[in-house]
Amino acid sequence: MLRWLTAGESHGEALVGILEGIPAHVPVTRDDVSQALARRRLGYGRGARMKFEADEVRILGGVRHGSTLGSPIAIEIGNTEWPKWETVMSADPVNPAVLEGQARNAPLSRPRPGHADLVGMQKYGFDEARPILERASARETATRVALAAVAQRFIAELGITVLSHTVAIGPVSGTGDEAQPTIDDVPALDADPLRCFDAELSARMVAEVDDAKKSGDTLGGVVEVLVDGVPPGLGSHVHWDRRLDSRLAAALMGIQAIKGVEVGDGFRTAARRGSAAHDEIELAAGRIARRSNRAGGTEGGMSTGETLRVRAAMKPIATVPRALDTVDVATGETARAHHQRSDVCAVPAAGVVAEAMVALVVAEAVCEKFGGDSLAEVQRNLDSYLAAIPDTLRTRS
Ligand SMILES: Cc1cc2nc3c(=O)[nH]c(=O)nc-3n(C[C@H](O)[C@H](O)[C@H](O)COP(=O)(O)O)c2cc1C
Ligand SMILES: C=C(O[C@@H]1CC(C(=O)O)=C[C@@H](OP(=O)(O)O)[C@H]1O)C(=O)O
Repeated sequence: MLRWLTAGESHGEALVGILEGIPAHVPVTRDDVSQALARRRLGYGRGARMKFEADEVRILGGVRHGSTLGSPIAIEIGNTEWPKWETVMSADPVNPAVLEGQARNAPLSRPRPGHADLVGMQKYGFDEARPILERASARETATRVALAAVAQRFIAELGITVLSHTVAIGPVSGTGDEAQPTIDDVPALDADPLRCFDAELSARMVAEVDDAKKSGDTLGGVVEVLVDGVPPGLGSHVHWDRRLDSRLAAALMGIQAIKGVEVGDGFRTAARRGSAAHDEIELAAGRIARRSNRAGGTEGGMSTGETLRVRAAMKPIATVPRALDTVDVATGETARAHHQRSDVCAVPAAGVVAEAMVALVVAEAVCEKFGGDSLAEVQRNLDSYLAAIPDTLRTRS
């Protein structure tokens, strides 16, 4: 079983995460985690904070000499800005007179439409949004990416790799008729500012971000996550909460601002006839093979062994510079929503977070099916399961 938990506020001293259930002997270093976090900070359209935020990583438990111990893994990510926020975000009581003069402590009484501000105040009994936005902020996703860096190292040892790419920014997207990309086509963020396959499309997306920024607006978009090397049979058809597709959907919907999820061709499949929607099974060089992968690597809630392919749709950033109408809950008067520095578009970063969530779900499903206390034991269980599939049922992949 794999379990994990995060804690920490956006402008607090640090974020912390614990991941329990990773077997012993998985090679992992602080650099692996730092590199994963660096990828999350990149992407065209991100705000000022990502330019200086350093994500100072400390692995506090579960790893020794670059290898997991099988014990819970604890990771801390220090916030570079903490000295500026120390008084306002202090865990210890602070003299109200000291807080009075702090600009950062000014009450945020003009909730932003589309963020957690208003309903969070109602639910948790606060009269301003700071105590809500501190945890609602997607800063928290740094912790998920850090924990998932370990999960990714674990499944990579078993030959499973995870990558994402940008499919749409606002209204700018491909036609949908493009050839299905493979994981080898995914460009690095330093090769393409939006991690988009198509250079011409990417340039149009960049122009769209520039245009939104110029007019004081924000954007969302769509990312796709591809997972190669998944063995057939992760997840199960026997119960709704064991289905791999339902678990992937829940994990992706658990990312801030994600409002839609597609497995394989998803919504596009709904528009097709059955004869053009499914992946026909054929014999290729004496092996069973699927002719296509419209299903995105799951059938009956189980991985098929084909590339796992899921998409997530992100709504535009809620902190719109040309601020939206709201009500000032301190005065009861109509107002403009509070605005602070913010991303214009965080779609490529959401792609890295989506990779993280997918990696955690796949790692969890691997632990369930092939569970062992050491990497070697998991590998043995996987190998013997694959070897036991009779030739007549064996697929190409
Ligand atoms: C990587 C990432 C970065 C984000 N950056 C911002 C941001 O700078 N400003 C903002 O208002 N929302 C940002 N969001 C979205 C908010 O966190 C999100 O809209 C908010 O938590 C409310 O949750 P909901 O959109 O799921 O309702 C970001 C989301 C992600 C995934
Ligand atoms: C800090 C991160 O993203 C933040 C997510 C976010 C939000 O409302 O979700 C708002 C912004 O926070 P701030 O006002 O402190 O700049 C983003 O920068 C991060 O991704 O590490």
